[in-house]
Amino acid sequence: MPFDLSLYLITDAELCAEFGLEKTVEAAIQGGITMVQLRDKYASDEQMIAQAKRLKAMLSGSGVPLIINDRLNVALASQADGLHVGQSDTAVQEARNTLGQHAIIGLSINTPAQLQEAPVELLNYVGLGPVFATGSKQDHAQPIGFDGLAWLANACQLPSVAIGGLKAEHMAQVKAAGANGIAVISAICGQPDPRLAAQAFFHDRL
Ligand SMILES: Cc1ncc(COP(=O)(O)OP(=O)(O)O)c(N)n1
Ligand SMILES: Cc1nc(C(=O)O)sc1CCOP(=O)(O)O
Ligand SMILES: [Mg+2]
Repeated sequence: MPFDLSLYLITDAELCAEFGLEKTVEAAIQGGITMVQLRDKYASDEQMIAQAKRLKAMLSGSGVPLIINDRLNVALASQADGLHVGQSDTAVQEARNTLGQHAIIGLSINTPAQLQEAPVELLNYVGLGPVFATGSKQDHAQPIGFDGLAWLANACQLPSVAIGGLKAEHMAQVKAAGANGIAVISAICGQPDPRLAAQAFFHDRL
């Protein structure tokens, strides 16, 4: 499936609880998000597979791919479009072997050494960050700032998405640093109007 990293929504069930996770994603699609990642550190595999299947049905025909965070078995069982893994998660080789050549596979990168060691031939994109410290990921690595982002994005042969503490006002700086887009949780999840929150990232287009 073709993909566009411009505005990549990562879900957080707790933050979305008031508005509802599916309603948040639906509204964010109307607001222009281009990718969705289902991320849930607390759900059982069964719960996550059921949630992924509901999202996959909802996204059908939208052109927005569904990526699963961490769990290869969930990605496989739900027929999601891809998987995002971090440095300590399932190996990229195993993910590619299991999901096949058409799956969208992303890897988190925080340092030049991680980029150098990344199996680029097996990957579709990289997530670069955190740009800033964030409360959305308790065990996040050292923030890299826009200078670190620019270094990694320019050294990288793959499409890249910046992540970590980013808001709509950072879109221009992220693009100027050379990344293809922004990945966010709290700038959309838990916002009173997720559609408007997503639209705000594209105010330059208006
Ligand atoms: C697009 C994107 N980039 C980075 C991450 C972080 O992945 P990881 O380091 O595995 O951390 P967790 O999300 O699993 O806590 C991501 N999920 N998505
Ligand atoms: C899931 C995640 N990964 C990160 C990384 O640096 O790899 S930062 C992060 C949380 C992003 O949430 P928010 O947009 O609310 O800051
Ligand atoms: Mg992970």
